[in-house]
Amino acid sequence: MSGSGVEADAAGAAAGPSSPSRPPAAHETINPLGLHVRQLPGRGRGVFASAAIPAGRVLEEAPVLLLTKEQWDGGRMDDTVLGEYGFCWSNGGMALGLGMASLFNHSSTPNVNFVRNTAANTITFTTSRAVEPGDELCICYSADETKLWFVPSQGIKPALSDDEGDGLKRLAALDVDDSDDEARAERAAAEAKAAARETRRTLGGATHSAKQRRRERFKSKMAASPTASAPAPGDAGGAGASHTPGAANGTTILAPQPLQATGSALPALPSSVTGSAGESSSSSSAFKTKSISWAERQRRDEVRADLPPPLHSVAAKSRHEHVGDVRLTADLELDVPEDQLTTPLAQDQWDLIYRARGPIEIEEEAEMDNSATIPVWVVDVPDSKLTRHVLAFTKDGLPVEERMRHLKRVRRVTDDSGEHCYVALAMESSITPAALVAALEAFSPLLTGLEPSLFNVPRAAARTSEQLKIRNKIWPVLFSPAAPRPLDARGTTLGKYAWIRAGIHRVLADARASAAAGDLPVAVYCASPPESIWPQQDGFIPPTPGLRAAAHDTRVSEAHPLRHAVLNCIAEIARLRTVPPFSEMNPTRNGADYLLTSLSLFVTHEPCVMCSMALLHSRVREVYYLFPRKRAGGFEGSYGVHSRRDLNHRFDAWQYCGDLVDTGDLAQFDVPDTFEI
Ligand SMILES: C[S@@+](CC[C@H](N)C(=O)[O-])C[C@H]1O[C@@H](n2cnc3c(N)ncnc32)[C@H](O)[C@@H]1O
Repeated sequence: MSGSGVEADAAGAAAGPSSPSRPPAAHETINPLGLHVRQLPGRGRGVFASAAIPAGRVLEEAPVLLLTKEQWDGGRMDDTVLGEYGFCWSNGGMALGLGMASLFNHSSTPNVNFVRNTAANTITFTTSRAVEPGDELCICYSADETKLWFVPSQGIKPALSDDEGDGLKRLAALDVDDSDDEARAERAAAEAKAAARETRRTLGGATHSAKQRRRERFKSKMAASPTASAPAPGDAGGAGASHTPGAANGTTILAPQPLQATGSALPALPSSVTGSAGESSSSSSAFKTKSISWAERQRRDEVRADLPPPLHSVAAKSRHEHVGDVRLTADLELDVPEDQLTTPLAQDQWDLIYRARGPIEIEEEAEMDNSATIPVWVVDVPDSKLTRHVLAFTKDGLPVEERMRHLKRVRRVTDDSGEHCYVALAMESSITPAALVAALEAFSPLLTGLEPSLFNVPRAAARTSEQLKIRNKIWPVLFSPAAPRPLDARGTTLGKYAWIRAGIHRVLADARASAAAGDLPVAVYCASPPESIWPQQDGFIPPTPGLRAAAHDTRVSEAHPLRHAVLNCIAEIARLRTVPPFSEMNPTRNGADYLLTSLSLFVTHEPCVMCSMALLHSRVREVYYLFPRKRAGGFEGSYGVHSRRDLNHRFDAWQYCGDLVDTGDLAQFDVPDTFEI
């Protein structure tokens, strides 16, 4: 049978590019349904119909050769040509299809379905629609073509002759030219072989095995990459990060490149020379992230089926079209009895979550210390009638001093020598005493002769009445009471904690699936908290009921440096808000209808600064994460994006410190520090 295939190859090659798919000679028909193997440029061999075939016809019940996962991985099959032919099988094993099974090419609009029968160890191929004579029979390797390891080419249907529709008659007629075809085929094959030899010679490697050729291509591609030899740490998210080593799963990430660049390092080899192995020259596709086999891709696709579709995948797009039929990710399940949902968490459980503090809070903590003071220039105003002139000077004669906003300007003290009126003018660091004296004189001759002196005043306003008493004794300050914001879970109910715990377990499960599908183990879940645990305090904006989305990091599978899990999730929420029922819900309040308004977000790893900013911009309500990212995290790292005074939204970010059940070794979620999450 392989003889038929080879013979057909040569004939196909002879036809040349102008006639890429010469209709087959009758003797090429190798099974009762008139299927035959032909060769197309850029696709290798493919299976073609010689006659019309109705939909639902079983084309082949192909037996398979099974290899266990250990045999496949241990034998490094992915590094061989077999890597392009394996079918994913049960228990992580792989199957090599016999007969035509391995020769069906890929199409995103396949005309053949295949079903694996793991009991009988066969694969059944069935036409999914009616097929005409001369049509190529294709299966779909993956709905998301960005996950293919080659750039799919368009199938070409050969021009049909007058007796179109009568495949056998046409084949009989064409058979007349067959000997010419074969002669041409031999010549073309010889020329092509010579071209291939020359190509390999100029590349400096007279290698003959498909495996070696593939490695050479990969090496030369990496050598051509500007960042290949010196990857910039932490650059994975950058546009120039075309190669970042050390991904958790060892996958090399390539930034997307234009299609035209595909294989440009090598002159194109005629397909008749490269044969099926040579066809893997398409595996130098800019979109290929690693020499991952078809089989491995299939395995990952199967895992991925449980994950939310990548943002730009075909699945995501098709979901987008079914606007009236929006599919939501599963809700979280709480393992707390209904009547205990509002029970406060016991004190010995307060440390189950821990609030990430940004620079503001760290500063506020310092402000709690009553002995914290700052030095300011003050003047002792000898005549009370002058006080209003000095105050006018502080208002109009000096720049605004942000760091003194918490101070009252005047301090009156009565002591043995009578009443003194001190006025605070400026921070010590802002102006020299000589300049201050000159400015006072210039402002008004009445202020000539006032002598500034340094005074240590409280550093911040009073938050409590006790603080106010103590600080006022030093210098009068403003009173700006603030509800103490706990650093731990005090005030949290059993229901809310159960929800947080379920959210963290959910993202861990999704992250595991993401890793198994070849992506980074990073996942996000975003939802409105259940009504039973809505906070009671004023100012709470009721969530959009039922709105929820999940996403995982897809920068590997989508070969896109910006497909971080958080960004993917924000995009999915944005999409959901545009489709019913969410598009028909009222804006939340006061027009505050930002994307994540009132929503909580769970994420496995502390997000990077970019994602933290995106969350801030989206007005997320709160974020829970498990793994802090001290170096590059947007919260606990030095940025404190979630709680800055200079940004226009603040949200709480909590690290989950509670128990983990059935999550396995946490090392599986390790992501090297060089990655921004
Ligand atoms: C299972 S094999 C299919 C048979 C293969 N064409 C052959 O000659 O042996 C998978 C390989 O076929 C090629 N292939 C399949 N579908 C293709 C398509 N639509 N466009 C280009 N190449 C394709 C790729 O090189 C891929 O690695």
